[in-house]
Amino acid sequence: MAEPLRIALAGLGTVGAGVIRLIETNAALIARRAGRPIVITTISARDRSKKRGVDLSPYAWEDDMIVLAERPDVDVVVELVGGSDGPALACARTTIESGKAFVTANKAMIAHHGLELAAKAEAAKVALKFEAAVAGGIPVIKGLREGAAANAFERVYGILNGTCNFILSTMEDTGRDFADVLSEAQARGYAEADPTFDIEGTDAAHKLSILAAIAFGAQVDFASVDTSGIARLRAADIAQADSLGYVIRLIGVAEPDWADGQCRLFQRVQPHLVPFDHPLAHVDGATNAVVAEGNFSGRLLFQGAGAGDGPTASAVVADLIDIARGEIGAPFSVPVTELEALPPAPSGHRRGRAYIRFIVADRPGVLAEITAAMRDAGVSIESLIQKGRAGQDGEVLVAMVTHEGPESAVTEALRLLDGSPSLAQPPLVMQLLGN
Ligand SMILES: NC(=O)C1=CN([C@@H]2O[C@H](COP(=O)(O)OP(=O)(O)OC[C@H]3O[C@@H](n4cnc5c(N)ncnc54)[C@H](O)[C@@H]3O)[C@@H](O)[C@H]2O)C=CC1
Ligand SMILES: N[C@@H](CC=O)C(=O)O
Ligand code: NA
Repeated sequence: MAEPLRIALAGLGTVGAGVIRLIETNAALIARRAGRPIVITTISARDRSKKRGVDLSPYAWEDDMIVLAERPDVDVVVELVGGSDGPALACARTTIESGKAFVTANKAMIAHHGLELAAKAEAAKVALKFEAAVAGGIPVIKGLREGAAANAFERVYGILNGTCNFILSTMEDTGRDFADVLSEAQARGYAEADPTFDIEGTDAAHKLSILAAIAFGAQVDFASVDTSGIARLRAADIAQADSLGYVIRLIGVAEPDWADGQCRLFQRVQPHLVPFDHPLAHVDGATNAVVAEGNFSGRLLFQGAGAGDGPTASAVVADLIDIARGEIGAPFSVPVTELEALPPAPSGHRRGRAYIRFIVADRPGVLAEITAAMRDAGVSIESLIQKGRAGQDGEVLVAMVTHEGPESAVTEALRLLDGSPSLAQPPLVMQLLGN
């Protein structure tokens, strides 16, 4: 059998420990499939003495992950530290500049610096791989780059954050409160080191921008993802959605927009109302699901565990197997110089149905004020619910679902209501996911 592929591992947290376990457990089958053994030689983390549930004694230790990246007895560096900049980025640059392959699960870094790193990797003719960075264990990057590579994609969308999906589906099933379920997601190893990245939608936006680049041959444009998270959702929204026949899921959507004869890229992460009969409505827990609509394949659905040690390790090691087989390829499917710089598409001329929730003062005339703004802006209301008190200072929750119409009309209605003393807080808008 050929020479082993020698791995250095930086970061020994949830995913790093998972990678060690996987490589140890499946060593023989990995060697058969890769054509040569994949062996970890060197490791690095912040705290050498921390208990991680894996035996670290077989591996050489480096305190500094830059020194790790420069070691001559290493073929591939696997970065599982996290953070868009700082040591992870320095490690990536050093690894590639040293002529070694680089594998990472770090979507924040790829969303911010993926183009620079890919350009460096292409120039150095080394592999840069990040399957674990998007939708954890689901081979969605491979799916788009390889299995569905013959298609022009019309849209990609899906559930890209396991923590949010775990929170939403658990709240829906058990009625437990947000903070309690978030703590459980953290304890299970799903959440980012800073969980605001999860609940504010940033993590899903990182992943969406990477996915969009691969699907549409565009430069990664994280800054243009219109992002909102789940922090403002209340249990009452979940109950209202349920009574209307929907569940709430944080969905990322990316599609080319040809509105004015020019191609722009629309990218949005937002909680959506998903009808009970849509496949994404049945995606629970930390599961992720990505729908890719190819012009010849039709609708493809990739579903599986989006977070956690085992599934994420599975994606990391799949990248290592590719490298052991000698596959380099362009990290974003086409060379960086050929990725298009697509301008961001505004949401204004999009059409759809929306759920709009107001928390209003409990006094006469408020409902009339809201419906007048809707009328004046041309928003047609399909259903309106004012159900009980929100439980805080005499405030009431008013929720409505609109008929299909331009999103710009909803924006205009909310502008008309902006600053109204009747509104106890800014309205919450969620799109309804079409079939
Ligand atoms: N946890 C999950 O389910 C998933 C995580 N990811 C990504 O994988 C990466 C790692 O995530 P987790 O394992 O969850 O994080 P973690 O917080 O459990 O582990 C991070 C590790 O990095 C080490 N570290 C931190 N600073 C360091 C430094 N300067 N030098 C060397 N080591 C350092 C820590 O000691 C720790 O061992 C992140 O980029 C995350 O976004 C991706 C997909 C799923
Ligand atoms: N924090 C992320 C981990 C995987 O990418 C998530 O919850 O999805
Ligand atoms: Na993946």
